[in-house]
Formats: sequence, C-alpha cells, structure tokens
Amino acid sequence: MTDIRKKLVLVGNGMAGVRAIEHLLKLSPEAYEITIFGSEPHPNYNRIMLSSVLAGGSSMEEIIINDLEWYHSHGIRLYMGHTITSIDTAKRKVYSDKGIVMPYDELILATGSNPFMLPLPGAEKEGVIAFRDIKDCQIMQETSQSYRKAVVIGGGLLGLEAARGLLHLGMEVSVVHIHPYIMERQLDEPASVMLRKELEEQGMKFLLNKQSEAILGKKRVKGLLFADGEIADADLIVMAVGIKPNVELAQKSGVQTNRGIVVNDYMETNIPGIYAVGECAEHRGIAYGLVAPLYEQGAVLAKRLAGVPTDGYPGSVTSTKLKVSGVDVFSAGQFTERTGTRALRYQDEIEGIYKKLVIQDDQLVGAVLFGDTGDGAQLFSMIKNGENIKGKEKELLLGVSSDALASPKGNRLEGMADDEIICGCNGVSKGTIAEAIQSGGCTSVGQIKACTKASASCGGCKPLVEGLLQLYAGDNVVTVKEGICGCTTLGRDEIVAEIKRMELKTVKEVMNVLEWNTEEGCAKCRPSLNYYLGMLWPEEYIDEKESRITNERYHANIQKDGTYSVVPRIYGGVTSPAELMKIAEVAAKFEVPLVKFTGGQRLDLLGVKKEDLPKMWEELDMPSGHAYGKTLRTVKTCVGSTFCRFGTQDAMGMGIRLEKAFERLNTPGKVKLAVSGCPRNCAEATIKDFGVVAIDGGWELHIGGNGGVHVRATDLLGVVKTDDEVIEWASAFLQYYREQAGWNERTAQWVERVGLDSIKEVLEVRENRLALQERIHTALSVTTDPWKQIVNEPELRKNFEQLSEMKTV
Ligand SMILES: Cc1cc2nc3c(=O)[nH]c(=O)nc-3n(C[C@H](O)[C@H](O)[C@H](O)COP(=O)(O)OP(=O)(O)OC[C@H]3O[C@@H](n4cnc5c(N)ncnc54)[C@H](O)[C@@H]3O)c2cc1C
Ligand SMILES: NC(=O)c1ccc[n+]([C@@H]2O[C@H](COP(=O)([O-])OP(=O)(O)OC[C@H]3O[C@@H](n4cnc5c(N)ncnc54)[C@H](O)[C@@H]3O)[C@@H](O)[C@H]2O)c1
Ligand code: SF4
Ligand code: FES
Repeated sequence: MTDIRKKLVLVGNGMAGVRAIEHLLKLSPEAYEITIFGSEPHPNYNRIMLSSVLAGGSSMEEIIINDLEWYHSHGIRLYMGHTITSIDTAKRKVYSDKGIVMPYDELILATGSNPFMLPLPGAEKEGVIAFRDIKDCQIMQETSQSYRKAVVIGGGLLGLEAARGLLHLGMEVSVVHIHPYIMERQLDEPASVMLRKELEEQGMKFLLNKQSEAILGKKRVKGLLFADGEIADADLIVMAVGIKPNVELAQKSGVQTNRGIVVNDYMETNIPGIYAVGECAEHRGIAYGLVAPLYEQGAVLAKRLAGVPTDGYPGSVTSTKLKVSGVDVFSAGQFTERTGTRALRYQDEIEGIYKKLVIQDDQLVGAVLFGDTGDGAQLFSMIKNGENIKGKEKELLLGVSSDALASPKGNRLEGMADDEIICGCNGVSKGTIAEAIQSGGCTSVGQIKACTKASASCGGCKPLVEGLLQLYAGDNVVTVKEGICGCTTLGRDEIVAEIKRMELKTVKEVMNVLEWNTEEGCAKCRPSLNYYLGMLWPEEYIDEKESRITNERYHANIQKDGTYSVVPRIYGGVTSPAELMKIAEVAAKFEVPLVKFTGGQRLDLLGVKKEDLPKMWEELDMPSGHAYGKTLRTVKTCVGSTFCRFGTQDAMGMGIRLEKAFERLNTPGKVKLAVSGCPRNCAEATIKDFGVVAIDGGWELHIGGNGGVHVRATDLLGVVKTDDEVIEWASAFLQYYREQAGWNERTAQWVERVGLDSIKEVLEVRENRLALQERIHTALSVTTDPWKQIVNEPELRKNFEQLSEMKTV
C-alpha cells in the first residue's frame, strides 16, 4: 500500500530540528512521512551538555536526547552520518554524500552553525580543534592522557566551559582573550573581573588583550605566537571565538541567505516548501546561538506544518548562565547602559556577589548577576514580560525568593501563560511542569527533572521549578537534600560528622575520601572545609591560606579601585590622643586619601596601595581590626556608667573585655558585638550577633541580631548578674555557633534556622557552658595577630610584597 502522507525531510539531526519534529508529532502525528539526515554518526544529543561531559559531570550516554528506539517508534527514517550536499528545489529532492536521493514535499533546514576557526598560519596542525561536537570532546579527553598544556582561544561562554573541562582533565590551561576582560558579550567589567579572579582560583590562567598571530610546531602544535612577540606553549589549542551559521547548502541551492538563512516569522525561506530553524536561521536580522530561542522557533514551525494557527515567532530576549561548577554567572537582555536607561548595582567583594539591573521606562530590560544567581530566572521572566517594576527596584536588586514567587502576593508564576518556557535549555514550558506535578505526581525537583528534563542542563531554571512545585504541590513537596556546593552531595552536618569520624585532617583528604566530584573543589567548598577542619582540630590543623577568600589572604579589604583599606583594632571604640596622633601620622606619611570613622567606632584608612600594607602595619604597631574576615569584627559600646548619667554598668569596660577575649576568633560568619550601659541601648546592641544591655543589678544577653540588608532584632538569651557570667555565656554562645553553624551562615540566619529554644536548651546547662568555654579557649590560644606575623617574619613579608608586586592579568 502506498503511503499517501506528505513527505517531510529534515536536514540536520541536531537540537533545534528534532525539537520541531517532536512538537509536530504531538500536534499531528500522522500528517507526515518523516526522514532525517544528520552528518554526525549519533542520534540527537544535548550539545549543551558536552561541557558537562568534559568536566566529568555526565557521560556521553546520558546526553542522548532521542535514542534510536525513539526514531523507530515514531516511524522516522534516520540517516546518521549522511550529509546532504545539494537540493534540487524545482524537483523537490535532496542528495546525500552517500548517494541517497530523497524526494520531499516540505523541507526543513536545521544545519546549525560551524565554529569560527581563526585563519592563522598553522591552524591546520594536529592538536588544533574547536569545541562543538562529541568528536571534539573525545579529542580533548584523549589529548589529556598524553599532553599537559592546553590553550583556549576565546574567553566567551564556550571557551571558559572548555577551559574548565580541560582543567578537570588535569591539563594546565591558559585562556587567550582579545579584550581586556572576559565574557564581554554577556558581562560588564566588574562582574567580569570577579569571574576572572574566581576562575584563576580554580587554576585557570588568563592572557588578556592578546592578538593571536600564528600556530607554531611541525606536524603537531607546539605553541601560540602573539602579535606582541610573546609565545604560549601549547600541546592543544581549542578555538572558541564564536560561531557562524551553516548556510553553505542553502546558499548553493538558491535559498536566500545573509549571515544565516533568511526566514520570516513562520520560519519560511524565500523558496516555497523550504523552512529553516535553529542556529542556521536568521530571523529579523538575528541568528541566535542559544537553545531557548531555537526551541521557540521550532514550536512555531511545528504549528505551521501541522496547520495549527499561530501568531508567528516574534524574536527572543535571551539569557545566559555559565556552566562552570562553583561559579554562578547570569546575564540577560540589555545589560549595558545606554541613553534612557538607569542602572542599579550591588557589589559585595567579601561574599563575592555582584548584581546589576538595567531599567528603562520602569521596566527591567537587562540584568547581570555574579555569585548569587538564584533570582536569575525570575528576573529573566520579568524582562521578557515587560512588567512594570516601579517602586520594587531595590527589592529586586537585593533578591526575591522562590517562596515570594509562589505566594499569592507575588503571584508571578501563577500569572504566567502555560506555554511560557521555564527551562530554556530543554524547552520545557510552565504547562508541562504543571502537568508533571498535577497529573504525573512529581513531588521533587529531581522527579520533575527526570520526567520533563527541566533543570537538567545549566540549572538556571531551578528556582522557577521550585516555585512551581510550591504552587502546585503545596505541602506534598519533598525537599531533596542538597550538597554544600556542586562539588558534593553531602550537606554541612554530614561533612563535619565524617571529618570527625574518620579523623580527616586536610582539605584534599576530605575531598578525596568523601568523593568530591571536582578535583580542586570550588570557591564555596574550599573555604568551608578550611573552616570546619580548623574548628574541629584547632591545635593540629594548619590553616590553608589558598582556601581563604581574597580579603582574608591579604588581611585587608580590597576596594573598588584595587586599593586596600586598613582598620586597626580600637578596643570597645575607646582610643586616646596618643593613639589618634599615631594613626594620623601614618595616614599622612602614606598619603592615605581618605580617613573615615566606621559604624563600628574605629578608623578606616582607605585607598592604601598593596605594597604599602606591611610598612603601614609596622608603623601603626596596632593589632589588626579584622575588618575583612569571618571573625570578631567590632564591639561597639556606649559611654555607660563612666560618664552617662543614665548608665547603670560600665559598658566600655565590658566591651573592651569582650573584644580582648574574642579578637582573632575564626567564626562561620562575621561577628559583631555591642554593649549598652542601660536599656536606652545607645550602642544598638539588639541588632548585633551578641548584644549586652545593662539593667539594674545585671546584664541582658541578646543573640542573633543583624543590621544590613536583612535587619533582624535579637532574641533574648537570658539575664545574668556578674561580668564574669557575661564572658562565660558569650564564650559558650560563640563556641556553640562555631560548632553548629554552616560556613558563611551569620548568627541571625543560624538562630532563625535552629530556633532560640534549641540554643537555650544547651546553654542553660552550666556544664555545657563550661565545656564550650574550654573549647573556645583552645581555639583562641592558637591564634596570632596576622599583621604582626607578616611584619615580623621576613619570609612571609617577602612573599607578601612579592605577591603585591605581581601584575594582575
Ligand atoms: C559545548 C557547548 C555548550 C553549549 N552550552 C549552551 C548552553 O548552556 N545554553 C544554550 O542555550 N546553548 C548552549 N550551546 C549552544 C547550543 O548547543 C546550540 O545553540 C544548539 O545546539 C543549536 O542547535 P541547532 O539544531 O541549530 O544546531 P546543531 O545542534 O549544531 O545541529 C545541527 C546538526 O546539523 C548537522 N548538519 C549540518 N549540515 C548538515 C548537512 N548538510 N547534512 C546533514 N546534517 C547536517 C550538524 O552535523 C549538526 O549535527 C552550547 C554549545 C556548545 C558547543
Ligand atoms: N552557557 C552557555 O549558554 C553557552 C556555553 C557554550 C556555548 N554557548 C553558545 O555557543 C556559541 C559559541 O560560543 P563562543 O563562546 O565561542 O561564542 P561568543 O561569540 O559568545 O564568544 C567568543 C569570544 O571569543 C572572543 N574572541 C573573538 N576573537 C578572538 C581572538 N582572535 N582571540 C581571542 N578571543 C577572541 C570574543 O571576544 C568573545 O568573547 C555561542 O552562541 C554561545 O552562546 C553557550
Ligand atoms: S545606653 Fe544608657 S548608659 Fe549608654 S549612653 Fe545610652 S543612655 Fe547612657
Ligand atoms: S534553563 Fe538551563 S537547565 Fe533549565
């Protein structure tokens, strides 16, 4: 019996083309007899996940989207490893390089892109490749077995993901970039600089502002020569300098091309019956290079082919997320300022967070997030929907949680149309996820991932998927435990318990024994492990300087212009004319551009050059104020009974005693204390981590307060009579916090998480307090003043000054 169905041929067995076919099969499963040709010898796979394969996160098998059984079960004829070399548009036939001639009624061109290869002399040498397909991935894996040095040309998304993968494979990796800062197409300069520093900490080297001139070597690559005459040694060169739409077949067959194959809003080319979709298509002058818009195009094309009415494809706003473990970078829309736009920025160099929102006519038009990208998906949704955000700008900058999204108040998710794409990487709509929860019974993000593929690639959509879970599954949501970072599935408590149980003593040992999935860890887990090990083995553990954040390594806060600030300790905020004169002299001698009183009652000398730091510390001859670390910062005091007529206790004396007792203590997050001499509370003790307020005949002890972004008033821990009791309770509280909280968790978050009662229960038992006090004494007994140590140890000082002199690339 002859098949009377129309013949549909797809050229290009990649992500966009096959996605269009999947849609078509849903809309009109019997309409076409389908044939697919693909040059690659594989079924359709998730190209996005090649980065994950290279970085050791997925296997080749795991990235197959449609296995051969899928083609078979849908009656699709598949020619793998066949390249279509010509089209006879008059006779409606395509010709393959292996001699197949296939007639068509409708033809889809989905030929994707070709990587752009710099036409450098020597580019044909062995060991010079792109990063585009499974074959490239395999070459990199094989090369890493016998060679050491890799150079990646191009500091864009692809280049950085390739570089991370090569690091994982054990190679030394240098990224060559033509501009002064990386990912300039997605990031502004501050975010780019933060990203580069983070990647440098993971082991990547950067050669910026470099123009590649020639590839050196005989048969195989040996090095890369730059226009300035410098040479980078290389056993492997990966070019990742952009892509160009693959239009060759269309061009020679008379289909109109420009940069890409020119299509209208229905993905139709100038030749009747021929369509183009994906990276090869140029729509309204744009050829997209990310899957989300390509999937949107595929959905429109499928409707067109199925005869289902559609408004057509309007074009897309795009967002990107770098898929490098331990680094969170997000960028969307129009992220640079131009006439008529306003920008809001938030930068926290200590926590490594940068956020920028670009606003035009009260609408969010672009965003850049670094370090904390949890809100990326929501912000992107707002950019796409053109929502009016007047009055909410700051709230958005500081962060909206997924709870807020799902709540009736912030019902952004509720208001979203069912066909709006939630997961751009995998083209999963809100409706599909809702169905998986409501009809498919999914109750966790993992189940939704398995069922719909949403959140299976870059993970950027996870907050939205969580929001939908809350919206549709409510109380049935199963929260799946997550690791402290992408390098492990273990949570904080499990890690601490295992370190204790197995007596693990170094960061490397923990990573090996607890089977970290990255070799070097990341910026989240390395400092955490360093802290936990120091907390558990105070007398044995040698602090790993390289696992500390930058400010803690330099013992000074880096400022936005690259200079540092120096804050000496002034106990309880109480100083003297002699001390003030000394600070003034040092400030004048080193031409410090700004001297400022801090909120914690001390003096901040700002704008100090890196190379001046040890000399200034030496001349000041004062202890470090630790204004940069996760440790005791300040103890703010009021004048108390010494001068104030309302004062009932000596607030200054108590503050100084507390500061001397706990200075230099390593804590999970920074710790601020305050002491007020009466309940008028002029020292604002009730927004501190540990606040002491004098009352008649004693002291109130308050815990878990915070100023800053999320203001939290303290909880009352208890009331004590004597000064010694204040010290005993403060010691016990701080040590309990040290032992129980997660690294980077402030007391306010910790108290909120575990509850005041659970803390009281432990601390109200005197034996517990004394044991905790003893342990805090041990921890404190091994600390030294870092400034003095550097000043007095020539080796450290030399290293420090050499470090200071190093040029930042
Ligand atoms: C390593 C890597 C990571 C990426 N990460 C992301 C990411 O995180 N997020 C994101 O959105 N995008 C990412 N991308 C981009 C994304 O993979 C592409 O946008 C997407 O794959 C393009 O789909 P396509 O179908 O248009 O082209 P392709 O997937 O390239 O498919 C085209 C197919 O057509 C075949 N073909 C070409 N010409 C012919 C012919 N004449 N005959 C037969 N077959 C032919 C090609 O061999 C190819 O298999 C990444 C890309 C790479 C390489
Ligand atoms: N996470 C993701 O979303 C992701 C990951 C990988 C790839 N992709 C997509 O794959 C495609 C290819 O990625 P890409 O990074 O190659 O493209 P790209 O165009 O985004 O970046 C190329 C980079 O190379 C730099 N460059 C250009 N010429 C250079 C030269 N001579 N020397 C050094 N640097 C040079 C450019 O300045 C640019 O930053 C893009 O469409 C990208 O969006 C996306
Ligand atoms: S808190 Fe009380 S003692 Fe301290 S300065 Fe204010 S009024 Fe005086
Ligand atoms: S958006 Fe990348 S996995 Fe969903």
